[in-house]
Amino acid sequence: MREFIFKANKTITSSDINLKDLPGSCGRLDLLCRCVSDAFFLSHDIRRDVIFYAVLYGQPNPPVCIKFVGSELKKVSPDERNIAIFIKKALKKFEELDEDEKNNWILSTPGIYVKRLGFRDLILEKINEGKNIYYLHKNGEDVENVDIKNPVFILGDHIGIGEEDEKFLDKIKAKKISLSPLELHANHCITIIHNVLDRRGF
Ligand SMILES: C[S@@+](CC[C@H](N)C(=O)[O-])C[C@H]1O[C@@H](n2cnc3c(N)ncnc32)[C@H](O)[C@@H]1O
Repeated sequence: MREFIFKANKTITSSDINLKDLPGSCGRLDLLCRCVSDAFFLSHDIRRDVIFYAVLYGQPNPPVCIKFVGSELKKVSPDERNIAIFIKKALKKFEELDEDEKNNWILSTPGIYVKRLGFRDLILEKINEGKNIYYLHKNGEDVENVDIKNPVFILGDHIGIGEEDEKFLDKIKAKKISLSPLELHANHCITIIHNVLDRRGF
């Protein structure tokens, strides 16, 4: 299983999504949609062994965590607009829940769940499940030299993950790994990680 946690610092947390303006009024929702696309979609197939979490910290109601489960996804297609429609549905579902219900994973559409869950709490849950945490960062150790087992990969958006969450990842001894000497887009990092693991027969 390959798991990803993406911190979306500014992405909107209401269903008031303007599908014609994903980057602006939706707080870089375009970037999140590209990450989902690159996490799951092959040419004419889908990666069933992937779970992708997006933790949204934009206004008006943060944090909201959306979970995408590859083995359950149906009717989602790789284009940004289509993925944004599914995210809009998940946020709409979330708005309709009472506060107690929000603390459980609630199914929105096949393979897409939503819950009130912050970035650090999600990572702690993953550690409790026995996962290893790998923080993707330009200044980490070259991925070619890193043994990867039972992974959860952490990624930031255009802003990164922020100083406090970097300190948290240091504290829990997340392994920092680099994919390139250059600063890459988060969705490109996902593609590279898939390629590294595919070539290792992971
Ligand atoms: C556009 S970058 C973020 C840039 C942001 N200004 C910062 O300082 O973190 C988006 C995310 O991609 C990942 N990333 C970017 N370049 C990388 C690299 N060379 N190796 C590994 N991960 C990288 C990091 O997780 C980063 O938070």
